Amino acid sequence: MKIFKFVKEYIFKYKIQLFIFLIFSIISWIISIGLPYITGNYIDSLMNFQNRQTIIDFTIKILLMGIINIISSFVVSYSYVKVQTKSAIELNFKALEHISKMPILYFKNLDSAYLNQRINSDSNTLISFVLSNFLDILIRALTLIIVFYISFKINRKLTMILIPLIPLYLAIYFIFKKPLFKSGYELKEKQNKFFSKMNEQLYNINLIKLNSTFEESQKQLRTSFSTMFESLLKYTRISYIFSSSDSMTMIISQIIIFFFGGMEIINENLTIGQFTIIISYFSMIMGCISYYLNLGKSYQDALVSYNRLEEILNETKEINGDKRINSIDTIVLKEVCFSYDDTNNIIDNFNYTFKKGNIYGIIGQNGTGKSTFINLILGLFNNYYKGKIYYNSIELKKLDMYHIRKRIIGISEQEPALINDTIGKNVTYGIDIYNYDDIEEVLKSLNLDINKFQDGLNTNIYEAANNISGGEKLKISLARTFLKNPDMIILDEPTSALDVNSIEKLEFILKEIKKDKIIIIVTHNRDILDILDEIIDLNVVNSLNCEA
Ligand SMILES: Nc1ncnc2c1ncn2[C@@H]1O[C@H](COP(=O)(O)OP(=O)(O)OP(=O)(O)O)[C@@H](O)[C@H]1O
Repeated sequence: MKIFKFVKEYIFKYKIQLFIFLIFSIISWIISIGLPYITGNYIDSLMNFQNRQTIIDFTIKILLMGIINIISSFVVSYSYVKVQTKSAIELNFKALEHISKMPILYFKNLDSAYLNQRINSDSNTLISFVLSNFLDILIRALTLIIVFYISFKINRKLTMILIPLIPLYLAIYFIFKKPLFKSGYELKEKQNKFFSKMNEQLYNINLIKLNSTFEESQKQLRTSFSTMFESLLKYTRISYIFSSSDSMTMIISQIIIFFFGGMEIINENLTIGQFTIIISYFSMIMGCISYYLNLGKSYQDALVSYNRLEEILNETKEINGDKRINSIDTIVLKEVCFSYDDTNNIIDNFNYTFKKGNIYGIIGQNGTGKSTFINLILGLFNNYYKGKIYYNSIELKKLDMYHIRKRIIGISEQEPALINDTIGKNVTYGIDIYNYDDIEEVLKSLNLDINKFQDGLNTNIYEAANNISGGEKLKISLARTFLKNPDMIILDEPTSALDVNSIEKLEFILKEIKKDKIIIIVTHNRDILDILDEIIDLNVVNSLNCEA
């Protein structure tokens, strides 16, 4: 029931398709129940009075039922695919959206390919399970009641003999419940990890080529495959034993029906037509029992997927308030402490005030916490820091930083991330209002002539931006920041990949625009120190706090 509750909001979004799916499934079901009954009666009437009209009537009925069945089966499959695909993708997107709003440190410990695989397969398993079963459970129960009733009416003795097979099914299910769940969970995890390893091979292709680590990476892949394969075999073994219990139940029932049914015909308690009805109905009954038996197995599969999705959706989101501001005049830090592991403070009791109109430099040796500091004031570590951070006297945790980062903060990262799209789309990424002519201008001011690219702004940047240089990549990211014209600009190592000429141009731009902005630059480059109004040396800050 909890699975159904969880999934219903996604499935019920497509009410009309769902309705069509239900109606036509019911039509197919009615035909499947009616057909053996009509056929059995036809056999008996042929045996009793050989009438030509009976043959014509029966043929027409069968033809009509066949046509209706073909049409409804098509509609059922078509509407099923529609609802299934759309609902699964909705669930998939919801999980991804939730993840994107979880604290950034959650991602640092996770492998994105693994996570994607996991969410995708779990969403599909769950939606398919509910869609294929929520009507089927009812229909099969109804089938059991109706066909049992008719069989009972036809031959009470034969029907009663078959009833004890039901508790047998229940016993089998309860025995296999736990092992199936456990091995199913294990297999899914291992599969996702294996696919993520495969993905890593292509993602790190440069690294592998440059270091010629083909053998090592193949070895890693094979090890990951072996663990996945072991889990697969274990799951198959348990599944097989479980399914063969199903076949055993089928064989037992057939033995019973042929033996006792034959006896009843000999004793003239059953006609041939009735016998065919009971055989068909009984195979339906067994189909239902086998369905419920397998439902136990697919329920355990779905439960695994449900638990794994819940695990993600129950993870705490990052703290993000609802207050919005339209400009940033000051950022004040009071006794701010931050640590990745609760023991060693990377930022320790830090006090500082940033004001509009200044360029600030953050310097310090590798690992002193420069990038950490930037993430902290951007609100990415809201769940973890101690002390107070204020934007214009409003506490950071109360601010809608999603809105503020989108509208009035521009960031250029140390290793800029670009999207697989054109240069133009990369420069304007995330910016709602801009002037198209300005794109070229901004790039030019950073010493990047767009005409050197064959298709200008429409030139595609391929995965991992391999068709442009590191410096050009950085300039695209800087251009994006300047085009946005934000209130606060943060540049993490903006000069690391720039030539001397380009650094001068960058310095020029920064001096020109600093009047109504807070600009913070993380740098190791001594040359750029000239344009800084204030310097925060994290080596000194940390050592002062340590001494205190
Ligand atoms: N997600 C993380 N989990 C644990 N420790 C981390 C994490 N990210 C960074 N650190 C540690 O925090 C310290 C500061 O890292 P940070 O990246 O802020 O340094 P940095 O001054 O920007 O370095 P660099 O000059 O090399 O870019 C480092 O010792 C680093 O190992």
